[in-house]
Amino acid sequence: MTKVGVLGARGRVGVEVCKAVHAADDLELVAAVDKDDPLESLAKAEVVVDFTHPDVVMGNMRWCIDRGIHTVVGTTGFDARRLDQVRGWLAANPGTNSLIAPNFGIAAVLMMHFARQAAKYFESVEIVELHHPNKADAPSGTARRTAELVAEARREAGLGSSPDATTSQLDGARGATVDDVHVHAVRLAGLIAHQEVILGGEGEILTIRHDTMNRASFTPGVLLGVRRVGGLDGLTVGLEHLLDL
Ligand SMILES: NC(=O)C1=CN([C@@H]2O[C@H](COP(=O)(O)OP(=O)(O)OC[C@H]3O[C@@H](n4cnc5c(N)ncnc54)[C@H](OP(=O)(O)O)[C@@H]3O)[C@@H](O)[C@H]2O)C=CC1
Ligand SMILES: O=C(O)C1=N[C@H](C(=O)O)C[C@H](O)C1
Repeated sequence: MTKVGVLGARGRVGVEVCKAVHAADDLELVAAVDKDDPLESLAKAEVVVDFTHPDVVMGNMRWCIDRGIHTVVGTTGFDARRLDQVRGWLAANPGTNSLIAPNFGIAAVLMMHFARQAAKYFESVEIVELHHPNKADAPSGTARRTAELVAEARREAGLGSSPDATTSQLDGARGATVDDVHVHAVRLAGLIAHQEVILGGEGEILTIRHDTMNRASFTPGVLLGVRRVGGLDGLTVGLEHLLDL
């Protein structure tokens, strides 16, 4: 039995992760920790799952890694600087591994994969992500990662920026740019998590859309990460590395 701790255990995703760990025959939920609870109860865990908040996730990871506890992290807000910091902590604690994934939904991972595959065939691409209004960060971690993947594919194919003749605009009208890809964030009551990658070429549009219908959808990916993180090597970013894509 792998001993698992959950951080953010009373949150929207954390509740579902606790249920899934509890229901798994090969996993034991040894600690369910939320805001203001002492981290010490996580000390008996072999793997800690974090679905908290971008402002606190780095401190949580540091605490776990310094104690040799593997981490599976869904919390967003990671940029290159933060990832380098995590790599440094892992290097100082050999044998300890972390999996950080902007989206643990299998269909979301496929959506990102298909967007990367399609990117080289289209001169234009933009991303629209749509989320519930309680989300702290914009654009979403998934949209940021998708933009990076699409930009990588465009660079490899020798494509430049998407055509855009805009010379005057209201602030924000064209969204944020991530790696030269425009990303638009909608926050709306009734939504959970959704994304469209819109690719345009001569006389054709391809739209790749993903919809999250409930938060239990993240748990098969999280459990896969929990089961596999011990066999990874240092830091792994993205669930796609654990899938046979
Ligand atoms: N990678 C993925 O597949 C997914 C990632 N996410 C990301 O996961 C994160 C959490 O999302 P969600 O569950 O919707 O958010 P919630 O706000 O519902 O849950 C976060 C929980 O963490 C608690 N918390 C805050 N600070 C701490 C702390 N220092 N230690 C322990 N717990 C703490 C919060 O308490 P309080 O409310 O009192 O502040 C809350 O209960 C976000 O960054 C989100 O973007 C979400 C869905 C899927
Ligand atoms: O906050 C959320 O809800 C979600 N966050 C992740 C993100 O920022 O990409 C994953 C999913 O979109 C849900």
